Amino acid sequence: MALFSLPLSLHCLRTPLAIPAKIETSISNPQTLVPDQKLVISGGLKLSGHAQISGSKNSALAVLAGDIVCSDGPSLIRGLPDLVDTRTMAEVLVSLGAKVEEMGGGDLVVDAREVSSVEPCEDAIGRIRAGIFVLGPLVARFGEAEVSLPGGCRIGARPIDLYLRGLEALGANVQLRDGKVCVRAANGRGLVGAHFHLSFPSVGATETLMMAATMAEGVSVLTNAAQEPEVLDLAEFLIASGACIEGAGTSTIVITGRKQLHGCEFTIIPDRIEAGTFMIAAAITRSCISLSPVIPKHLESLVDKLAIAGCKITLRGPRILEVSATASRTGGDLQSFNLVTSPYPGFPTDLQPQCMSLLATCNGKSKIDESVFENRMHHVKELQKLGAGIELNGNSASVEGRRTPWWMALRGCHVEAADLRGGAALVLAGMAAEGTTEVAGVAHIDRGYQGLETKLQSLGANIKREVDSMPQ
Ligand SMILES: CC(=O)N[C@H]1[C@@H](OP(=O)(O)OP(=O)(O)OC[C@H]2O[C@@H](n3ccc(=O)[nH]c3=O)[C@H](O)[C@@H]2O)O[C@H](CO)[C@@H](O)[C@@H]1O
Ligand SMILES: C=C(OP(=O)(O)O)C(=O)O
Repeated sequence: MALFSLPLSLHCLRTPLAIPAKIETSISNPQTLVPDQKLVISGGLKLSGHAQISGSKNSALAVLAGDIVCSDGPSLIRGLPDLVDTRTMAEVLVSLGAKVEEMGGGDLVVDAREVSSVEPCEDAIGRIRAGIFVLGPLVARFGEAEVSLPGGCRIGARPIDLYLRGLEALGANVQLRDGKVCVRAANGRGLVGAHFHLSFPSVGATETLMMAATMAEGVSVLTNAAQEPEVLDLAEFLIASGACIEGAGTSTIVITGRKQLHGCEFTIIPDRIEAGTFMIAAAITRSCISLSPVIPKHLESLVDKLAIAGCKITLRGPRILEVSATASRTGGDLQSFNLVTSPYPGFPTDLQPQCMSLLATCNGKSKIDESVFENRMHHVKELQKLGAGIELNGNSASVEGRRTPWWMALRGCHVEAADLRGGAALVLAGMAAEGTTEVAGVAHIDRGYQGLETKLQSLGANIKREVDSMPQ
């Protein structure tokens, strides 16, 4: 059992700045944190067997932040994925004064009773997007917070204006000082319930404001809220901790503030994006695999697309899916499909790059439109190096599938992951490429996939991790 501990060495210079309409957040490079590594894949092998899906990264990060409001007793969080990002979030909590103890098997005890600081470790916040999620629960519990700008994938400007406008609606003063967001309840006591309409259903802003409102005086209503399963999971954790929240998982969330929240026992939902990545792995290698645990409803938009391609997806138990791409329903090889990413229940942006790899091996032309993030196409030039027929026009990619056997659709070479899901897309492409593919920048992949290469090896893939002696 390891106890996370971190020294606190933070201070905030008190130089008030006006808040720009959209504060763009600084984005860190996780590669600076671990030695450079690459994944080396020999393509062309079919997969078989069963993939074990870990707990959801995005849900785990939000729930860990949500622990901050639990001032009355510890929580036992079960099913946490062991990821660089979840460990970083634990560092953030420890930097605030929380006790975090690993119990093994993905169970973590978080005791936030002694949280006393409102300034989390700047370095840790700068490594993950979810670092900024602590803003809401800190202001809820202490009436103030000073948080530096977060990291995360470089997939767009990723401003936090909705977080800040929402907190202002709940009665907070917001200032930017020395690169930190400084938020203070204006009445000197605590936040006050209010109505806030999100101009876009941002996941992080919805989660931050929902956490903030759990201890605000009176009733808060969030409209045009994000409906992602991770928002609902966070709400269920908060409800188990004593919060009063209705409507999470729909576009209107009503929160009635409570004076104090307590610890609880809670299990994180399975990671729908990891599950989706394995489903696409089965499709791109024209294989049949099963996976569990999954919540089938969370995967509906991907299931619809894979069915159009010709895959057969079968529920083998309440939480077990089988994906078969061996004999397509159309009788021939997999067919192309178009996709547009959009907020849940639309097609998830976090599966767009992996689908692009698949489409590069399917019959026919397809079009992929990325509508959630303005800069999430870094994988295109790497897929082009592998021989994929992709033409990029802004956030729209036209993919010309290769009319060859799937294992010859791409040619192995050295490629570089620029972000988490783009990295996963390159690994998938490598499994469908002739020869050897080296994917550098594995630190990006480690942020969000627990043991990706070990899980793929157990399905029969030829993939190994090596030190990258020639980092880019
Ligand atoms: C840790 C975590 O949960 N990450 C997920 C979360 O990111 P994250 O919470 O950052 O994503 P958002 O839903 O907030 O972002 C979606 C869009 O809204 C914009 N926006 C967001 C906030 C804001 O204040 N102003 C604004 O303009 C963003 O720039 C982006 O274009 O949801 C994304 C969309 O499903 C996923 O890809 C990420 O995996
Ligand atoms: C974009 C992602 O993560 P983050 O928001 O943590 O950068 C992701 O999980 O694909």
